[in-house]
Amino acid sequence: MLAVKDLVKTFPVRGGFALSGPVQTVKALDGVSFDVARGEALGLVGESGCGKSTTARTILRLTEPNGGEALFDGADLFKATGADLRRLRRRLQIVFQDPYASLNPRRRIGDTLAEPMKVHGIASAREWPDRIRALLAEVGLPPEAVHKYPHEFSGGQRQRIGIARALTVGPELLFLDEPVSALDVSVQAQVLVLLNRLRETRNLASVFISHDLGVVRYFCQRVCVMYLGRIVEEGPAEALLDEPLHPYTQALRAATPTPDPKQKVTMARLEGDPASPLNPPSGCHFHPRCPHAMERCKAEIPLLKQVAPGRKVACHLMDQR
Ligand SMILES: Nc1ncnc2c1ncn2[C@@H]1O[C@H](COP(=O)(O)OP(=O)(O)OP(=O)(O)O)[C@@H](O)[C@H]1O
Repeated sequence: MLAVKDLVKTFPVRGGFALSGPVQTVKALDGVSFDVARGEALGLVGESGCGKSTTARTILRLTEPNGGEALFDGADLFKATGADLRRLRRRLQIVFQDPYASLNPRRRIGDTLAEPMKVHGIASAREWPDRIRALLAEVGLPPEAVHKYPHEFSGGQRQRIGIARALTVGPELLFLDEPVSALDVSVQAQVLVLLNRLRETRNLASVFISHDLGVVRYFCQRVCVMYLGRIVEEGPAEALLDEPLHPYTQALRAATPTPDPKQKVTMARLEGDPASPLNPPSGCHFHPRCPHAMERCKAEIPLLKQVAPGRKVACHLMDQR
């Protein structure tokens, strides 16, 4: 349903004292490619700053790409303009990590949920109250919620409102940008159960951005691992997280204290910080931190290649297997 190819996004940044230095370029995305099937949940993982949010924001055209292609059901998201773009935007929505920051504190929930329907011309104003009540029920909130303001809800309830808002326009794919990271563990589980149910009942596809590998393993069928703007490994969630092939994925996974799947699996603290995206290492970006780095890794960018059915890895070590 979504086919992303060679996505490139750069940001001009000004450095130095009082930001008066020369303008440099951050290559936030450096040739990112992946597909998402209808109803599928694809996990996007990697350390802070590797480009996960920028991937979502660029595909949604919240920020303009510098190169690449994103086809949604065959329609080119990057070439669409005007009414075509508006129609496509209805089909892809985003849920943010912090619903409090993305909900207008001075607006009642009913108005917040009516707004997207107004913008996209969905149904008539007379039908909105019924639709809103149905949406609230679908995400597990009482009908009285329409009269309340965001501060009157708990974090988990606010995230349910964020999800309901994304659903108002009947999307087919959701970008879930760390949707449960700000919530307590017990609340996280409830929101994940809700998201899973929506995936089944609405056949909703999603791109699930997360730091928590345990949550990704629970929610996603497939996973892409990103490092400094590139995808370094892709595969079925369980296989990739149980038997990671890329040294970077292995390092992320190394934090797993026991093989118990109920254990919370977070990312290992890797040796050193990721290199600056302003001045990324040559060849394989990961080579300065990689325990297996060879001369070739400094010079040659490894391509993301299929190494087993459904599994792709961008690592020169794969050629030696
Ligand atoms: N508006 C911007 N201007 C300049 N640089 C930006 C901008 N947005 C993102 N970047 C840079 O692009 C890179 C990728 O950032 P992005 O937020 O996509 O990473 P991320 O993997 O989502 O990180 P996190 O997990 O912390 O949200 C980072 O180096 C970031 O500093």
